[in-house]
Amino acid sequence: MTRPLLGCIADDFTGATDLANNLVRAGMRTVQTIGVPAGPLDASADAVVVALKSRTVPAAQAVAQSLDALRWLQAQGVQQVYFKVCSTFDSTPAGNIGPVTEALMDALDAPFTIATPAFPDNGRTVFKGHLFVGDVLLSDSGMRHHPLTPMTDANLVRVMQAQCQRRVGLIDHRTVAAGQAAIRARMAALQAEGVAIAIVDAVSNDDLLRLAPALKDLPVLCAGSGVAIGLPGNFGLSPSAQTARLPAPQGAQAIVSGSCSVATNGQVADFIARGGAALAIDPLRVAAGEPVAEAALEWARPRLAQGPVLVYSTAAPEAVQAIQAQLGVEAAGALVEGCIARIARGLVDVGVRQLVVAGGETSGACVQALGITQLAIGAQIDPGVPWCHAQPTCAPEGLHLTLKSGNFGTPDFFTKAFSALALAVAAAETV
Ligand SMILES: Nc1ncnc2c1ncn2[C@@H]1O[C@H](COP(=O)(O)OP(=O)(O)O)[C@@H](O)[C@H]1O
Ligand SMILES: O=C(O)[C@@H](O)C(=O)COP(=O)(O)O
Repeated sequence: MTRPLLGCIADDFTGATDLANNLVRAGMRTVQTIGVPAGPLDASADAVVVALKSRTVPAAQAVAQSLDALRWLQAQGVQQVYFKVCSTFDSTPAGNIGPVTEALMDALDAPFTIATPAFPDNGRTVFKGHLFVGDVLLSDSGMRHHPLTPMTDANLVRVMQAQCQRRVGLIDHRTVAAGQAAIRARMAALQAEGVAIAIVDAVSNDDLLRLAPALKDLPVLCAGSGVAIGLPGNFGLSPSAQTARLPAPQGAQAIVSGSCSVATNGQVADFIARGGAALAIDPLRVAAGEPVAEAALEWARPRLAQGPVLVYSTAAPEAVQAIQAQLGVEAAGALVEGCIARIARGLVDVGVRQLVVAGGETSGACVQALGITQLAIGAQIDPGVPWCHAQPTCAPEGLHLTLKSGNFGTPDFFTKAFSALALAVAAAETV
């Protein structure tokens, strides 16, 4: 059994599969665990990603969960730790990116680290410390309306500093463009000035590939999934077609969506416009104690033979705000997550074996309701979104699952995901 070289802690479940996907594509055999496993890793892997649901819990809980994950990763013998955060830096002034990063630095005795959410393949670029989402600043993007972590400041040095005790600085694009030696020199200079955490500019994959070798000796990194594209090389690994093989798909197809992002709203509209079978769930009826999940399952069951069904709470910002005003932000989130998770479980119980889940928090709730403990990572559908495979007790013969980050995927994602799975598995069989 190969021991993992890179140990990753992801603050949500979609983020974990996003990171695992980039590691696999860059050549690392990667296993994703749901939460911290009770025993040692029972698979050979170059990297292991521990998926937590810690992005929006109170900071002290996020720190405790992350340190628990760290202890388990250390017991597996990992050489470097990667704290995976969102490419839109989802957090609040209370955390959790800063507190968790600093707790990991303390635990690993790390005097210095970097933090960068850059993921150019998905339009996340960092320039002069400012995060862009596509062509606009983070603060002008749909993230300003996020139900749980509205992002209203694009200056990441300022955002990170507000969450940290240590001083935060910047490694800017000129330094990154100058390559490994310049980046290492800048890291040393920042440290000499008393800076312990540096936001790093990156506007292209070339920037990330130049950055990676300079990170080789850091005990812990804080990043979106983009930084992962250059890390396998630090361990002498390179891409291989064998790292992303999954079993052939079977069973019925379904999508559940609790993401309210601009991208997901577009994907729901596209699926409906193509004539897909779709059912909206009303959070107020959930709050009133009506049997919303049971009704959704009754609606879905006879339709599953005809093609994928979609059950969604996805709504536009004004509708989400109206629900939150009545129920409270956290209560609304938890109620809707719980309802969608029951629906996901019910769908699998009646034969769904290819399941798309949209939304990070939503994915966390669904994966927990399905009793999934470990995921194998397969081919990418869109940047940051791979198909995965699990064998939970409720589907012992296997379940294909994709956890779509709210912000990721093309408008036709809910349709093309299923054809992409069939194609990827067929292509892998011919390799
Ligand atoms: N119609 C709605 N009204 C209020 N909250 C909602 C609604 N639909 C979903 N939510 C909540 O919004 C949050 C969306 O977060 P998440 O699932 O992480 O999506 P994303 O990946 O887009 O961030 C969840 O807590 C979910 O339960
Ligand atoms: O880095 C990213 O953007 C994603 O991997 C991610 O973390 C997804 O989070 P959600 O948008 O909450 O799904």
